[in-house]
Amino acid sequence: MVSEEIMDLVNQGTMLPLMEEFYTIQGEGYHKGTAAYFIRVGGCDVGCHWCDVKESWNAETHPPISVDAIVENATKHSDTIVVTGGEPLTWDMNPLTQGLKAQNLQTHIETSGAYPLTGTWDWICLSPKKNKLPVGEIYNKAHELKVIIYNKHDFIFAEEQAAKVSQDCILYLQPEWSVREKMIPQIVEYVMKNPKWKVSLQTHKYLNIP
Ligand SMILES: C[S@@+](CC[C@H](N)C(=O)[O-])C[C@H]1O[C@@H](n2cnc3c(N)ncnc32)[C@H](O)[C@@H]1O
Ligand SMILES: Nc1nc2[nH]cc(C(=O)O)c2c(=O)[nH]1
Ligand code: SF4
Ligand SMILES: [Mg+2]
Repeated sequence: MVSEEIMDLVNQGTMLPLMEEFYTIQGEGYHKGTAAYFIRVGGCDVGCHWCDVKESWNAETHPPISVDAIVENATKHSDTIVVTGGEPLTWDMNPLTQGLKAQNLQTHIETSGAYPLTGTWDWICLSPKKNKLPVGEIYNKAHELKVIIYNKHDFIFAEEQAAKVSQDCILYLQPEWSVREKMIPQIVEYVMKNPKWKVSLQTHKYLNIP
């Protein structure tokens, strides 16, 4: 049980339920191939049935840690910090990104956009989910849109979401991992017919790194 005092700090974003932190290579999207330090924050109620980090969902299983400690760790490893989860926008991301920016670090976020955008971000990867659509200004702010393709209908969903982002937003289709063999040929064909889209793969899984 976490005390009420600590819950208040979590609600202010000065403590966060940290699941894990690791230095790796960004596997997905525009920055794939770039070394980055990942901060995985617990807590998500979006409920994607194919989510590859379901252990992140229950915030209560991830003890709250002060953002000062998270920032101090991050500075030791990389200039590029990717904040992911869970759904990081479950929490107020302003204290964390203020701390990271004060250390001159590049702040990237991986988000479904299901909750209001908080924090100061150099790069926003928006990966919208049908069961809890993005809210508010994030469509205009996203640098990349990364739609997960699990079945044929997801191409229609991808186009609906692409209609909502800015002109310069880079568009990616990423196969859902468990059905990649079935969906990759369809994604390849779709991207060749609709070249505004690019393919994104979870390259870290092929490299056997976190
Ligand atoms: C685990 S999520 C955490 C961040 C945030 N909740 C979100 O969904 O964007 C990180 C990224 O992995 C993607 N992802 C999750 N499970 C996946 C799977 N089984 N196959 C492919 N991509 C997946 C998500 O769409 C998202 O882009
Ligand atoms: N290497 C690596 N790249 C990633 N890009 C997005 C990830 C995520 O889970 O948010 C992820 C991840 O878990 N590992
Ligand atoms: S929104 Fe992200 S963390 Fe949450 S269930 Fe979906 S893929 Fe997993
Ligand atoms: Mg991942």
